[in-house]
Formats: sequence, C-alpha cells, structure tokens
Amino acid sequence: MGKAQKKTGKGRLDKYYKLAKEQGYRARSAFKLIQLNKKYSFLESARCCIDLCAAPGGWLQVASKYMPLNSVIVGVDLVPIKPIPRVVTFAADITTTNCRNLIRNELKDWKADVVLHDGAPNVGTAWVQDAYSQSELVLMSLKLAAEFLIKGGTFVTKVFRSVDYNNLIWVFNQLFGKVEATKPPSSRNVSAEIFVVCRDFLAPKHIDPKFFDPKHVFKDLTASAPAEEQAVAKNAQANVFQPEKKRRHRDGYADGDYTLYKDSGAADFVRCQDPIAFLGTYNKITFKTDEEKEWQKLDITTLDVLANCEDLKVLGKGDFKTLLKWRIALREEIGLEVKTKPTEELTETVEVVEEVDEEAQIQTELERFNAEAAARAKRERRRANEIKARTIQRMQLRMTAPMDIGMEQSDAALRGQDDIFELDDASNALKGQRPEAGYDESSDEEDGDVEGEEDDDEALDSEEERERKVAGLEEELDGLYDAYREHLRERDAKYKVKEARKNNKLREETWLGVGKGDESDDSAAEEGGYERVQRAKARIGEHDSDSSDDSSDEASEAEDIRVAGKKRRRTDGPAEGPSKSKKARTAAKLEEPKPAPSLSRSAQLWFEQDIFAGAGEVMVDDEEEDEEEDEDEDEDEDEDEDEDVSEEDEEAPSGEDDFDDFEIVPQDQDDDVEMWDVEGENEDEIKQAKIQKHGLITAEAVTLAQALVNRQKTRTDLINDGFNRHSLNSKEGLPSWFLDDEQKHYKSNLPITKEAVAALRAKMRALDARPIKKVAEAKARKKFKAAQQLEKAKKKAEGVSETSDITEREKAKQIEKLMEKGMKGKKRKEVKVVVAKGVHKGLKGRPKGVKGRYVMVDPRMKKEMRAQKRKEKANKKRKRT
Ligand SMILES: C[S@@+](CC[C@H](N)C(=O)[O-])C[C@H]1O[C@@H](n2cnc3c(N)ncnc32)[C@H](O)[C@@H]1O
Repeated sequence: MGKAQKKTGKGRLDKYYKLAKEQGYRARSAFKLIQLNKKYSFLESARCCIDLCAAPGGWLQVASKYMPLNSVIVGVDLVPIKPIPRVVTFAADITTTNCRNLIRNELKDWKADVVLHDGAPNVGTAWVQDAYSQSELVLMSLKLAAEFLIKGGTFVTKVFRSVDYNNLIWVFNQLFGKVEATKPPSSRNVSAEIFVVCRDFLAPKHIDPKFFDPKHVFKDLTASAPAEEQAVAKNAQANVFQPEKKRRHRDGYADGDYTLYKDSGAADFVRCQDPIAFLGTYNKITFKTDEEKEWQKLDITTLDVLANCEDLKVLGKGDFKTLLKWRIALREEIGLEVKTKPTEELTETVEVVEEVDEEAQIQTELERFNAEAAARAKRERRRANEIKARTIQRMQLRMTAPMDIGMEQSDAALRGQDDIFELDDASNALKGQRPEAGYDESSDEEDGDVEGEEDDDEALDSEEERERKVAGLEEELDGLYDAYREHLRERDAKYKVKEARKNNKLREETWLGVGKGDESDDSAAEEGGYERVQRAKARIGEHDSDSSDDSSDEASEAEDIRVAGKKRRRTDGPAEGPSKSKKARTAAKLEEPKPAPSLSRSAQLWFEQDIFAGAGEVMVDDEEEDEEEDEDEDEDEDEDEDEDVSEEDEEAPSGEDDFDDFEIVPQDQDDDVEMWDVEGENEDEIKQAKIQKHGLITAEAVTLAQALVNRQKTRTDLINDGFNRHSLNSKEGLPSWFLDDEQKHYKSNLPITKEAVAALRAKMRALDARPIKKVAEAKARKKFKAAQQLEKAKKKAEGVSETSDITEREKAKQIEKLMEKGMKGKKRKEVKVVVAKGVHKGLKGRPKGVKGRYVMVDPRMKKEMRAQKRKEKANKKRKRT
C-alpha cells in the first residue's frame, strides 16, 4: 500500500481523491480521519498520538494539522514514510516486538492519548499465505494500544465486516468504556471497511493475554460459524435457483477465503451431499484426477455437460438441470447411488432355494417385509411431497418467502445423506429410495393407489426413481423460479414495464398468419398460419367468382380486402396497365366511390408485423405523390415500384391477384380497435402521411422495398416467407423459464441486406448534414452583417471619392483600405492561452512577455479533458462496432 498506486477508475474520479490532491494530503483516506475526528474530537486535545500502519502518511498529516503544536506524533508502517514536519516515523512490522521497542524508545515514559490504526494486510500474490489477516492485524494493533494508551485514551481502528467482527467488538468492550462503529462518508460504500472508535480506555492493571490471541478470540467466540456455513449454503442455492440475481457479500468473505474464483474437481461434485450448494459456490468443475478423466470419457458425459462444467456462473436453469442429471447418472454408474432392484428380482433370488421349507418361509417373510417397507417408504414420500407442494403453493400465494423453500432445499440436501448409505439388504435398499429433492409429480397418482399393491414393484424401478428425482428437482426449480419472478414483479416497477414491452414485442415479432376477421385472437392462435392463409385465399377465390354476392360474412370480408387494395393500387386493376398517366389514374380514382380504409382483422394481423413498418412509402398514394412530386427524390423509386406491382398484378392469377389486394396500413402496437371502425379512417390517413413524410425507417422495410424494386421478390414470395418454423411454434406445456430463455435467444431472422442498411445510413447522414435551425439563423445573421458592413464601406468610399482636398492616388488608397475592411469584417481580439507550468506555475498577475488578452490554464485540467475526450471517442467507436 505504501507504493504509489495508479489512480484509475473509481479512484481517479472520486471526490475525496480530488480534494486530497487540492489540499495536499497524501491519501484520500485522510478525509476518513478528518470526518472521524469531526464526530468524536479526539485529536484537538491529544498531546501524543501513535499511528500504526501509517504509510503514505495521510492520517499523520491530519494528526499533525489538528493536534496542538508541541504534541508528539509517531507513525509506523512496513514501508518507509516520507518525512512530515513534527512527525517521527519508523519502518517496522507492527506485529513484532521490534516495533514495540522502537515506539517505547521514542515515547520514553509518555503515554499516548490516541492510537490510530488504518492497517490492511498488503494485497498481493502472497495474500492467502499472509500470516495475519485483517482481524489479526487489528488485534495486534489493539495489543500495542493497550500497552501505550493512557487511561481514558482513544483507539481508532479499521475493521472489515466479517465473521470476526463481533468477536473483535466483544474484546474492545472489555478494554474500553465506549465502543462505537461508524462509517465516515469518505469511506466508499463498496468497501467492507468500518471504523471502530473505542474511547475511555479502562487501563486495567492486568489484561488477560487471551484477549490478544487471535486463536483464542476467534475460536472461542465463533459461535456463529455454523450459521455462517448455513448462510453460505443458502447463498449458493440461491445462485442456482436465481442465477440472474447477484448477491453481495454482506457478511464479508468466508474466513480465509478471499478469492472470488473457485474451482473444484468433478469428484467433489459427484460425491458431495449438497450438489445445489456446490453449483452455486464454484465457478468451474475440473477433471484433473485419473478418475475424473475416466468420467470425461463416459457416454453420459456429453459435450453439453463438459461445456457446462467450464463456467458455472453463466449457466441457466436448464444447464444446472443437465449437470444434476449427469451427477445422478454418474453416481449410479460408479455405485454411489444404489440402483434399486425391483422387488421381483429380489424375490427370484429367494425362489431359487424354494425346496427348503424353512427358507420358503423366510422368503415369504422377506416378501412381506419388503412390501411393508415399500409401503412405508411410499407413505413417507407422499407426506413429504404433500408438504412440499403445500409450501410451494403457499409461496405462490405469497404466504411464504422463497428463502423458506431454499431452507427446505437444504433440508432435502441433508436428506441426501441417505445416498451414501451402502444398502446391502433388501429392506435397506427400499428405504434408500427417497428422492433427493422432495416434490414428486407422481404423488397424485399414488394417492389413489392402495398401499402395498403390486404396482409398488413398478414404482421401485431404478429408472423411474431417477426420473422422479429429476422431476422433483425440476418441479422445485420451476416453483422457485415462478416465485422469484412474482417477487420481482411486485418489487420492481421497471420489471413490469420490461414485461409489458416484451409482450408487445412478442406480438410484433410473431408471424400470426391470416385468419378470419371475426375470430377471436385466441382461436386464431390455436390454428396454424398456413391453414388460415389457405382458407383466406379460398374465400377470396370464391368471392372472385361471384363478386356481387355480399350476403355471406366471409365474402363481404374478402370484398373489403379487395376494395381496400384498390385504394392502394394506382393502376386500379391490371386491365388499366402500367402505362396509364398519373392524372388519368387520379381521375379514375376520384370517380370511384371512396372505399372504407379499414382492413380485415387478418390483414391487420399480417401487417402489424415489424417488417411492414414504414412500408407505406413503397405503396405511395397517387395524390400524396403528386403533392410532393418536386421535392422527394425517392419518388422515382416509388413509381418504379408501383409499376412493378401493376405488372405483377397483370401476371398473377385472379385468385392470387385478389389476395394481393391488401392495403398496407401501419398499425399501432396496441391497436385493438375493431376493423370496421369508420372513425379509424382519418387515423390511417394520418399514419400514412407520417410514413410518407419520414420514409422507410427500418432496415427490414428498406430490404423488402429493395427486393421488390429489384424484382428479386414478389409480394407472394414475401407472404410465403412469412411461414417459417417460428410461425407454427406451439408453446403449450413448456415451462415458463424455458419460454423466457426462448424469448431472449430464439428469434426469427428478418432479412436485412447490407445495401438496405447502407441506404438508411446514407439517409441519416444526409439528415445529420442539414444544419439545425439555430445554426442556419446564425449563418444568415452573419451574412446579413457582412452585407451591411460592405454597404457601409461602399458609402464611405463614395464620400472619399467625392472629397476634393486629396489627390486621386490617396483617394484610391483610402477606398481600397475601406473596402478591404468592409469585406473582412471586424477582427476578433486574440486571447493568448498561457499554461500554468514552468515559470508560470503559481504565478499571480500577468505572466512575463505576454501582451494583450490572455488566459491561464491548468495543465492538469487540459490533460484530463483531453483524456476524457479520448475516452469518449473510444467508447463511441466501441459502441459502433
Ligand atoms: C490503508 S494504508 C494506510 C493509509 C494511511 N492511514 C494514510 O492515511 O496514509 C494501510 C497500510 O498498512 C500497512 N501495513 C499492513 N500490514 C502492516 C504491518 N504488519 N505492519 C505495519 N504496517 C502494515 C501497509 O503497508 C499500508 O501502508
């Protein structure tokens, strides 16, 4: 610590770091002592102070500033401390007698009023091997304090939140009248450090040496060790059940365990009694020993399993399940888990020796015993399952916290000890069939069973047993996951918004296909998209053959689709051909009775998809196009496209032609308005106008438009493309966590071409290049002023030319000057920038050799600002790539 550390990240930007720099303190920690002293005022009245672990000397500086002038201040640290006025320093280890002697020599028979300790074991490669942990260092500093403090003196020390904390406080209380723990504002919240101010030293004549013996203090008072272990196990379980949630080490690190990264051998995982806690604790499962390497080659050790073992911290629930299943299979493979044989098999062994009457009797006895034991085991299992189910239900009803279940899980884990029993006889084998994690789906079926019936034999099958174990685990994980989500939903408003957004997005992303307009969403969802399209096509085809028939609902729906489509098609049908002039087309359109702009529900569903967002521009309306004819360069494109469309229409068979007659209407995400809503007419127009104004704004829409324009695709192709594996996915019966995962990672790939992205980018760049209103105004002002100045100069020049008392040559010179001035405008006064370094450092008043206006700049600030700009630039680049 004594070494100057590179102040980067949090340190650099920290307010106290800057303050320390400004005020000349060697370390930001100086403010901790200032704030502690502000609260307890122990420095002002002190005449002698010892600072243990004092390098680089921040606290010593504070002590020297706040203590009376002629006071004695002694600082000790492993590393030498640069001299500080009025302060004596030593380089020594505070845990050694040498250090004690050095202080004694310095103080003679003086006693210290204050002993300070801000030590932290030097963090380095030897951290774990360091003989003295932080708590031990505190105890050692307390020992020195007890030796040098005056009665009523103050001892200030830094401790870390850890299991030793309470023990230390207990010892402090034995030696001091008042003990208070506090965290000064300058101590970072992320740091686990707390400062304990022990006042009113009791100075007992005899102090029990055990108070300073780490082994004794931390052993005798460590009553909380089992509790801590439990907490660690609980945390570990929570890591598995809720991998998304990050936990803080509120209790500090486990004693002697200061690393975040932990790995462990596969053998430990397979043999441990609490696999869930194991998965939550370690980062990696390794295969180092010969035995483990053998396991790696087994068939059950799939690539998935191996990949999961690599980094446990990134796994989801599904991955954890895979590992748990693998563990069970491996345990069976190596004989740790007893593969329980069906009772029939066991009985057969006895049947071999049937001749002997006595043995037959034994066999019947054994059979009876087996059946009884099985029934008992089953009853127990059922009871446990009922309790578990009830708890999960309670949890879902928010009557109990997920933590409770976690605790039960640990109970279950304890029960897992059954696994290690070697069951040699039949009865033991039957007892050992208790599932590892309680809740069992099959329990409901079993409820109906008559105990001791023959089905029991089947239930004892080892495969089934394993299945049940896995099912139990899965059930439990699912229950916990649901509860966790529920809990999140309750607590986090943002989560609700996220969920809502997710649902909306889901609606957008799903390719819903075409269904009956009057069908409810639910029924539509049950049906495959393809069938719906086929039916819609068929309906439209029917309608074509009899276009005047408006009696049936279906036909009227098809008619509406057709009429709506006509509104869009500038050619008004294939018969008119692409060559028809715009005006003629417009006239024809005006003659036609204006159709209702609304779409059938099916069309709405279809065009709600993201891919059609902004596509309205492609299907530009005649009138609108005419209006903007002269200003929009996209227009040509539009025209081309429309011509394509009409050509295509000509080629298409009549049924398909009519089906193509959809109007592309951009829909609001939440637009659940009925399709026949006439009021929506205006709204649609507004939306169309918006699209017209802003153009295609998504890369998907541009891609589609380009594909249509380049004749790479027809609209029928696009519709057919819409039916992919995603459109017919059934989500029935899938667990919620799986669906959540799917939503995140399993997404349909909408086509986006490089060209489309480039086109959009170019459009955006063109937009960016346009000056904003203010800039344009400023430029105009500048121009106006320049013109005014020129005008003025001209007038002056005229005046000069009219004067008769100077020669022509002088006149010409003066006019030239005036015009030059008028052209250039007013010159800005230059401001010289003077960097406050070298001879200019700390200068007051005008620097030497600098004339005119000047500004002094701090070199540090300049550097920092440059660094900041550099960082921002790098960040932007990173984001772009
Ligand atoms: C956080 S720094 C102290 C900062 C100091 N209070 C200041 O304001 O400048 C902790 C110091 O404890 C010192 N240290 C750690 N173990 C020590 C030991 N056994 N004896 C003496 N100093 C020790 C380290 O060398 C380090 O300089």
